[in-house]
Amino acid sequence: MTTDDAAAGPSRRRLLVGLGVAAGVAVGAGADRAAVALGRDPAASGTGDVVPFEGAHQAGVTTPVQAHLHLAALDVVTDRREEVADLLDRWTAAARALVAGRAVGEHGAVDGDPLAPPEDTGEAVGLPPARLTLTVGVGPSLFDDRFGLAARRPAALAELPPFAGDALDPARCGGDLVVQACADDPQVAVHAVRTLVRLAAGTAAVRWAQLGFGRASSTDPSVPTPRNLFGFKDGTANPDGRDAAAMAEHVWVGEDDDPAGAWLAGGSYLVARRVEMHVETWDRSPLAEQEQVVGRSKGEGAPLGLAREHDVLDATAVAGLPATSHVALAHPSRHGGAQMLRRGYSYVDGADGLGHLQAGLVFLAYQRDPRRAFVPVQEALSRDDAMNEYVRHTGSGVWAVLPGVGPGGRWGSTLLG
Ligand SMILES: C=CC1=C(C)c2cc3[nH]c(cc4nc(cc5[nH]c(cc1n2)c(C)c5CCC(=O)O)C(CCC(=O)O)=C4C)c(C)c3C=C
Ligand SMILES: [Fe+2]
Repeated sequence: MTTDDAAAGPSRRRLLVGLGVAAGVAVGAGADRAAVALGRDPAASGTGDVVPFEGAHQAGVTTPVQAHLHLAALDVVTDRREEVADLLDRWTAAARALVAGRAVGEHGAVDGDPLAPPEDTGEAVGLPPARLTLTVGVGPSLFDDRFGLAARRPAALAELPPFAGDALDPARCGGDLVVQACADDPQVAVHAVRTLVRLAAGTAAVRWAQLGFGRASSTDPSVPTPRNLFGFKDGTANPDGRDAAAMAEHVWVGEDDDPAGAWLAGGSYLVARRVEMHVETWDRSPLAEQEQVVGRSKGEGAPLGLAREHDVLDATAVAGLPATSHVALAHPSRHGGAQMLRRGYSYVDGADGLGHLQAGLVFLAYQRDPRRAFVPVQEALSRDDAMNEYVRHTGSGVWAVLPGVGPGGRWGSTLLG
């Protein structure tokens, strides 16, 4: 937390209550009482499922991956910078309540004025905190000429270049702001995003959103690696989210990374890609071919030619893999040692009307600099990956993930004052 945070916190919070009430959605200390009245006593469900909100870094990056995702990208609809700052104040206050399993508002879902809309939408009443994390970022588009922020855009926060084979739908790309909600209960994640979207009314509106399930990646090698919708273990070679030195090297933005982006120290960059997986075609390919495409065995998840999942895939072992296999092309030895922390989820969005499931991966990766991690890896994959026969990138975004907040701190204070 900066000294500015501490100084500005209390007055911002006073402002918050006023703004929240004006918007019909009050947030603040009263939320505790509402929660107790509604039977959502976080203590009753144990503290083990509350992920601390405060810290040098935002939660939801190295946090062990929860079971469900609701990702929402929003566009700012005001041209007043102070309204964006106020929105981030409201979101911070609401997030403190939500991750603790409390309702938002003085009176929550059912104890308010019967003639006014309830302050809390109510669908999380009675549900535990479910390890909810809310992680917020700002996109390159926020640094255009609307808010006087152009000089503060770090060079690494640039729109992603086009990649071979991209089939991007503009309606699933970009966004001035992003909210990643992850929780072990899907309804808790959905309630959290819905609440932040309500609080944004008049300031920001949802541009696109995506649900995900099934932890298609792990940030903790001590737990069994989950499988993606191709049936392969995914996340094996992720850096260990518990390894502070590795995170400092590959995930967190450093104080000296970019003078224009000094406000981002302790933050990160999130790249999201919505990747269709053509599971019907995949399911018709022989096991050996699937393994050649990935470069790992399907059962154990070991690199081809090695025996165990966590056997070290160094540059020598990479040389023994099919040159067009996914892991050979993505391996850090081919990209100057650059790594990213993948934290993706599977999705199934119904059917395409032609007899196919609309299934895929919400690829999410956190990194210190996308120009050294995601971009070169995706350039190599988009050109040569044997997996391209089975996947199609339809959505995309990149955001600077704000630094964490301390007691009384608020999201975005280092950027927006
Ligand atoms: C540009 C980055 C990447 C995209 C996009 C991507 C999509 C994607 N990946 C899988 C499945 C697997 N990926 C695996 C490893 C892996 N993938 C990337 C990067 C991207 N993947 C990296 C950096 C790595 C690690 C490479 C290494 O160091 O060995 C694996 C193997 C298991 C593992 O290590 O996680 C699988 C399986 C799919 C299905 C997909 C798009 C739909
Ligand atoms: Fe991958």
